[in-house]
Amino acid sequence: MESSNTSAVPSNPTVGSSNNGVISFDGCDSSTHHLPKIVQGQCGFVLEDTYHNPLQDNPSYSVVKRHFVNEEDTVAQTIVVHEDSPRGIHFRRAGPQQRVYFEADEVQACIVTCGGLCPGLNTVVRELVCGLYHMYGITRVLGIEGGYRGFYARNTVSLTPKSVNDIHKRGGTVLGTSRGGHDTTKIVDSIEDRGINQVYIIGGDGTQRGASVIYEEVRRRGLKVSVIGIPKTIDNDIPVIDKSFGFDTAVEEAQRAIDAAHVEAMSAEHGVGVVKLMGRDCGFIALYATLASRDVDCCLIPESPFYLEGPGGLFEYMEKRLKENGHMVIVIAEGAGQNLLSECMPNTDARDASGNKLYQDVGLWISQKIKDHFKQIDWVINLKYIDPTYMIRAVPANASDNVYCTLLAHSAVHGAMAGFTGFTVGPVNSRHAYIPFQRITEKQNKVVITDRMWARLLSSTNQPSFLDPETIEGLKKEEHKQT
Ligand SMILES: Nc1ncnc2c1ncn2[C@@H]1O[C@H](COP(=O)(O)OP(=O)(O)O)[C@@H](O)[C@H]1O
Ligand SMILES: O=P(O)(O)OC[C@H]1O[C@](O)(COP(=O)(O)O)[C@@H](O)[C@@H]1O
Ligand SMILES: [Mg+2]
Repeated sequence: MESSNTSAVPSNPTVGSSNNGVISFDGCDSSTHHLPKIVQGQCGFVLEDTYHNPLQDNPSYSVVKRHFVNEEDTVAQTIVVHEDSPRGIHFRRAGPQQRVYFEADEVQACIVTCGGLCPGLNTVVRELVCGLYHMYGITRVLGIEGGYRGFYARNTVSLTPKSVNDIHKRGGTVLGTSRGGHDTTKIVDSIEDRGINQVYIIGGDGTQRGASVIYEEVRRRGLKVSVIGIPKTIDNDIPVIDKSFGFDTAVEEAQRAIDAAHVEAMSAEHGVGVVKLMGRDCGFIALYATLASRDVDCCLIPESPFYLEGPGGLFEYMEKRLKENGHMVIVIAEGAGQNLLSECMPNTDARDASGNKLYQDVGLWISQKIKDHFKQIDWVINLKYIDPTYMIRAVPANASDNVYCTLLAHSAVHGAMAGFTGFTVGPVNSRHAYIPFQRITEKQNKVVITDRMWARLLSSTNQPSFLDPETIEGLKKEEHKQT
């Protein structure tokens, strides 16, 4: 790739723009691909890929059939399309690029972890350090401690392949994490003062919004710094990517709690097991853990409203189920039924340091409601409430998440080395891609209850949908409009 511009700065790799001269996005056609390859992103940034990629001389990679991804390869966001529909949004394919922007000895990288814990954080840190070192010979990597505020309020730690060797076996993050404390000016001052030119930011939706603001400030100051987001979300609320690391581990751990609830419920007369799982605004963990377990009789998630009393309500279903089976298990996501809770509890509008709304404990609330109801109708029930949420978050990643973390970290390193910036890396339809921040931050991923997956769940638990036909029609129309 050539550049006509000598004052090179990293480019945004994947923005939906017709002026990048290489690939088309957002349905633009690709008729300009034969133009001179001056890579001009939407933001007017120019990539100058100055050096040859050392990966081609790396003995470990000598067997690889194709050393580099084709610069014109894209990953489609929507893969099932009607023949007449537009081409849709495409992202730049992640992977090693033929030419790189940085030479090894000029790189000063840093890594920060922000937001809530998630299994796999340490693996991503490890693989970033080892990937930078082993693939590109980069030895200067700093760990920023304690989340975003660590950029200006804490000392840094030096990370080497040796120091991170075993960390993937531990839960949590060796760097520490925090909520709040995002002071953009101080963060970018710190990046500038320390001579950092690659910033790897691991975190959830809030973190990616923070990363996007840092990227804007870096651009405004004209710094030659790559800002890369690595998506972390235990509850899978980040859009576009297939799923986040840690999600599989969380589902696996959630099943252990469901197993315990099932054993308790089965062993008692009219035993009821209630398990609360994470999922502030989306119920993916609850959905997948329920589907995987098959011991769950009812799964309640934020996306699907429910009610307790009257025909078609939860209590009616519970009575029927307890009569039939003698026991039952209910899984509830933390954000489910918050409308019902706010009816009977004062709405405090409490928020955490990052501005996320703090919800009341729906597990405790629903357990009490169930007990009250059965007392009223003179049924003896034995209810056990299990809240495994922090236990699920604190475990190390399982095998498949560990491998996934490695791919994510390596894709991030390849993108940064190529001089790309302002993107989050992640799998889109099973292919790793570079996704501009704004695509990740513009909306939240939710369980679509008009999709077949939710129907599968309803059919496996046999629970009521709690929806009347009119609401279902309305939801379908809404969904149709959005696609
Ligand atoms: N809109 C935003 N702009 C800048 N920083 C943000 C924004 N939202 C969140 N952050 C910062 O991102 C970090 C993590 O956010 P948080 O919501 O707690 O976790 P997560 O990234 O896991 O969703 C916090 O330090 C927070 O201050
Ligand atoms: O008590 P904390 O650490 O604020 O975390 C609680 C929250 O963290 C989460 O596990 C995940 O949130 P994030 O991934 O957005 O950080 C939520 O499900 C939960 O409400
Ligand atoms: Mg979040």
